[in-house]
This record gives sequence, C-alpha cells and structure tokens, in this order.
Amino acid sequence: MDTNEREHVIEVTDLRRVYGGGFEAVRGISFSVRRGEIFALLGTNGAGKTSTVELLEGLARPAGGRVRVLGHDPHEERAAVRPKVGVMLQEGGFPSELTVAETARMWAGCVSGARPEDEALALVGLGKRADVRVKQLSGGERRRLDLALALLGEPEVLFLDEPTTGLDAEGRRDTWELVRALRDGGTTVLLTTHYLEEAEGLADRIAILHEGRVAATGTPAEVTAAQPSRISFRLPDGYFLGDLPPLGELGVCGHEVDGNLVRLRTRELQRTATRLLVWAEGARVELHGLDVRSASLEEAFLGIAREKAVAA
Ligand SMILES: Nc1ncnc2c1ncn2[C@@H]1O[C@H](COP(=O)(O)OP(=O)(O)OP(=O)(O)O)[C@@H](O)[C@H]1O
Repeated sequence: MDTNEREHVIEVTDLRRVYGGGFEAVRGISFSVRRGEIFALLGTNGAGKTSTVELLEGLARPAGGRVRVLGHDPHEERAAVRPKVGVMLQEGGFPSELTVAETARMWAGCVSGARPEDEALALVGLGKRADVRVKQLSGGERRRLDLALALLGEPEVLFLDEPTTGLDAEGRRDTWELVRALRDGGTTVLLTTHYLEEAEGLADRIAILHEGRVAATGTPAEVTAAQPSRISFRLPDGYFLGDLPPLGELGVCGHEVDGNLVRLRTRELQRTATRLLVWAEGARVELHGLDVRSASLEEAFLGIAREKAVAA
C-alpha cells in the first residue's frame, strides 16, 4: 500500500453510473476521503448520493471511472473490503417478527470478529429495547438498529446513507455524538444527508452533488466562504439607494431593493460593512434592522441549485 492509499481510505475518480434505460445518475464524480475523516455527500433529491454510495459499497459495478476503498475495488474485491466496512443502507430490511436482540445476533453471525450484540445496541441507545420485536420499533429506533448492525464488525470504514432521517432532535444529536466518537477512534465515515445542519456540524469535509456531478467540495467553511455574505437594513423615509456611496466602492456584488428595505451581497464583508457604517455615521442615518451575516451552508446549497438551474 503506498502513502496515498494510507491517507485516502476512499478514492473516487470520474465515477459514472448508468441505469437500465440509459439514465446517467452519476456523471463523472471525483473525491477522496482521508482516514479518520467524516465526509458528507449532500444534494437535492435525485442528485445521485445513494447511487454513488452503492458503488462505494460494491453493490453495483460502475459504468465508468474508478472506486477504491482501503486500496481495493469494492465490487471486484468484495471479500477483501467487506469485513472492514460497515454499511447502513437507506432502508434496512429486517424480519419484523424477530426481536432487536435476535436481529443483532443473526447479523453478528454473518460478521467475522463481531463485537458483542449488547455492546452494539447500547452504543445506539437500544440496550433497553433488546426484547422488543422489530415491527414494534418506531421509525427512528429502526434507523438506530440499522446503525447498530453496521457497527457490529467494528468497521474501519462506515457508510451511512441518511443515518438520521426519521430521528427526533435528541436522537439525531445522539447519533452525531456517536459518529464523532467513532471518528475520534479512527473510523472513516462517509454519510449522505439532507440536513444541512448535520453536514455543517458533523462533517470534516463535504461534497454537494447536483444532477450526478460534484458542484462544490471542501470543508463546510470553505464551501460557504465561496458564497457572498449578506447585509440588509431599512433606510429612513426620504432616503434612497442612490444616497449611499457607489455600491462598487462599498465592495457590493449584488443588491435588491424592496421599498425602503435594502439587501446587499458582498464577498468582502468587513470592507462593505465598515464603509456602510462610516457613511451612515457621517450622514447621521440610522440603518433600521441592520443585519450582517456570512453565508450559511444552506445559502451555499440553494445558491448552487439556483445557479445550476439557470445554467441548464
Ligand atoms: N434503479 C434505478 N433505475 C433507474 N433510475 C434510478 C434507479 N435508482 C435511482 N435512479 C435515478 O437516479 C437518480 C439519482 O438517484 P439517487 O437515489 O442516487 O439520488 P439521491 O441523491 O440519493 O436522492 P435522494 O436524496 O432522493 O435519496 C434519480 O434521478 C433516480 O430517479
């Protein structure tokens, strides 16, 4: 194994997936995930997240490009990869008549070197539900059982497809804490999510997918930094946008006016805010409801979806 493979536990290069009928769901995706990193794939519905993760899990053969997990092709060299990987599919299908403990025991039978079932159940907070039949679990509890099963083999790499969908706020936070603890213990985690706050708070790096391509990637801070910050305020009656210093001088890259409400976009937040406030002070103008904020991941996400829709 060379240095690059040690560093990058998952490597995806120009990956393609085509479904029957010729629909290209994954259109040349590239990214890599380092050991001990949490990497999130974000995207609108149908962006290609699940299609990509399934290729990483070795469940299908790519139509083009290359996937390596721990240095192996997960489809062709399944036997080498599978024991080191934990998978939580978007919809786990368990026999619903079995209890939680029986399900975990059955699953552990398929995993070499499995950790004790009660330990895996305790990790996800299902220790007290061991004797309950799977069909009686809530949707959120089933997701947690899915996660417990993925953890049975003490995997080096964990694939989590929408791990917190259906969980309440507390369950979601508990899952985040568990995923962080696993990462801190050296596990590499690749997850998909619809929740931007999940990606922002949990992931070390993200890739935003759009229509089968990577539209943006980096740390959440890097992805949001590429989006303009926003300043909004109301001008007093009798004042108009033209009374401000020229917008170019303020470093403004876009603006909207709605009555006396002014919204400015800038890539130089400090410069724009400072010049605006200096002007307001000098002109003795009060900027009502002044709101100054950096872009959030949500804005970056919506911005990408909008940009691509316009470009299409
Ligand atoms: N078995 C299939 N046959 C044909 N098309 C499929 C199949 N599975 C998925 N697709 C299509 O591929 C595209 C990507 O789907 P995918 O499930 O990977 O997206 P996703 O980003 O995971 O979406 P979501 O957030 O809704 O789960 C979609 O347009 C979907 O309709």
